[in-house]
Amino acid sequence: MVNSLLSSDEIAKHNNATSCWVIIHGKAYDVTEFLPEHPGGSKIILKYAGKDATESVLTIGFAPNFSQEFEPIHPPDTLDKYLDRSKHMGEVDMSTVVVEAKTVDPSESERQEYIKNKPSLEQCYNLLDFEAVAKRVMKRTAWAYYSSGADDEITLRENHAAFHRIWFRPKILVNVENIDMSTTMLGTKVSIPFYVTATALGKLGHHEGEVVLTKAAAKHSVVQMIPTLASCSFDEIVDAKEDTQVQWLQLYVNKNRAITKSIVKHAERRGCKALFITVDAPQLGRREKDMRTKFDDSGASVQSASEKPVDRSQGAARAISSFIDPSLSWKDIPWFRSITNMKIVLKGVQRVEDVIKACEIGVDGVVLSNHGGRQLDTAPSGIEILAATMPILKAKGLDKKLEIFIDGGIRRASDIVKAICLGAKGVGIGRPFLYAMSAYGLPGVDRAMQLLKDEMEMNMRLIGAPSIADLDDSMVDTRAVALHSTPIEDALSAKTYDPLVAPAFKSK
Ligand SMILES: Cc1cc2c(cc1C)[n+](S(=O)(=O)[O-])c1c(=O)[nH]c(=O)nc-1n2C[C@H](O)[C@H](O)[C@H](O)COP(=O)(O)O
Repeated sequence: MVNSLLSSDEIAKHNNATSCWVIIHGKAYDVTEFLPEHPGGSKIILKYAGKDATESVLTIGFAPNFSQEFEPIHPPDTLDKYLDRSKHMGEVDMSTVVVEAKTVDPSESERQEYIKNKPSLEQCYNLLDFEAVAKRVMKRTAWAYYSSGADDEITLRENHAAFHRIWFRPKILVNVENIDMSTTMLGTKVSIPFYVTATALGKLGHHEGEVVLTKAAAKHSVVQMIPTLASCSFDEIVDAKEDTQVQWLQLYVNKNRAITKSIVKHAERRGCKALFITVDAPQLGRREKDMRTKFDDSGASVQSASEKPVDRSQGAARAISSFIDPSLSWKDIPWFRSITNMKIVLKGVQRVEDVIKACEIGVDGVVLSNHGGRQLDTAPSGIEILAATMPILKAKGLDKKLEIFIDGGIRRASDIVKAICLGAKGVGIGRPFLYAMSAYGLPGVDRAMQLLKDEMEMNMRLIGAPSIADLDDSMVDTRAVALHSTPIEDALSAKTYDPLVAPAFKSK
């Protein structure tokens, strides 16, 4: 017997903490018992008690009329995975559901106008151009989440600035007719030594989320690192890959190790080749741009599972990360070796002593990283740690014991070349691909990766290195890299590329 459709009046009766139903994608769910367990707190759900939580009339830069509520934060299979079937109340007659008009942000009309007249893809000549367009195309909350760094954002700026304190020492009269920028990373052959690093909540920038990055990575034969906090489900991202494409898993370790074990085992079964354990985020940093925009969202108040109010100004980041285990320590690392045959890499190592410990404990690699400046402010850049680390590893005969990657602030292929010269196997790139995706979707990420390849070929030709193996530390001068200056703002990206200044980026 086909169940009759539920009317919105029926759903509306369940609009409180003692009986709370919500509509998601045309189905009704009884989430009453789930309220105290929701990592984002019960308030955000009660805001939609008895109503439709999927849609909103606000739009994002790329896909108009795309939901800004449920979907960016939750993979689509969330409810099917975590809510008992008895709480799935049935299909809703959506013709009876009235979509509430939301108060639109006053700058929304200006944003919509810019979206209509944004620069063409061909007008983007480098990664910072995508940042300038994304800044005006994205919803404020989405831009704030992607662009924010911790505290005064000194490390965020330093990640980019540190590369400008390293100068090349190019060779001449080397036959550079043929350039081969291919290499291997953790045993995988790649066309160029960069990978798409893990960045959470892909659907804040594009309605398809992380699968856009999957498709671009396939086209350019680069590796994608799948984030624990992806908007898409893990299986959606893996299903979107091509047969020969390689993916890695980025892991935030859960206090509940049984959950962590099942995630790791599932990733290995689905073909992931490496496990990147994030070790620089026992707590997520204070990202004030993100906090400010979250702060004025009435539904954003964040409660811990125990209903003990936490600092609500941590925004969504805290809400979706309360499961992370701050007690994770070196003694836990051998356990990971016992549960998986994937390569194991520590992501977020920030001093040479810990690189040496990583060699001793036997992991396969480290990422020298400060989480894109989103964690401890005034932590050093990955490139500076690399410049300090490699001479010490070489002196100890440890430089071949593991593969070293860096990430943070990489915006030019010349940054990639500097990292390889100093001994990195490859580099991770985050925000640039998020901005390219948010502004132009898959064509944007495709162009961003192609621009990096074009730059890389030119840089290798001009430095006198026909192959990756020809890049060595004699080709860079790092004497100034540790001389920090903290520019009040990053002139390069703030002035030259500011759409308000750069004519090319003024809407027509
Ligand atoms: C930009 C960005 C970075 C995030 C990120 C989300 C965004 C929007 N998130 S976060 O919400 O928790 O901070 C993650 C994450 O899920 N896990 C992780 O290991 N690194 C996370 N990172 C850090 C990322 O993996 C790189 O370390 C960083 O992005 C490199 O710097 P660039 O963005 O300058 O390339």
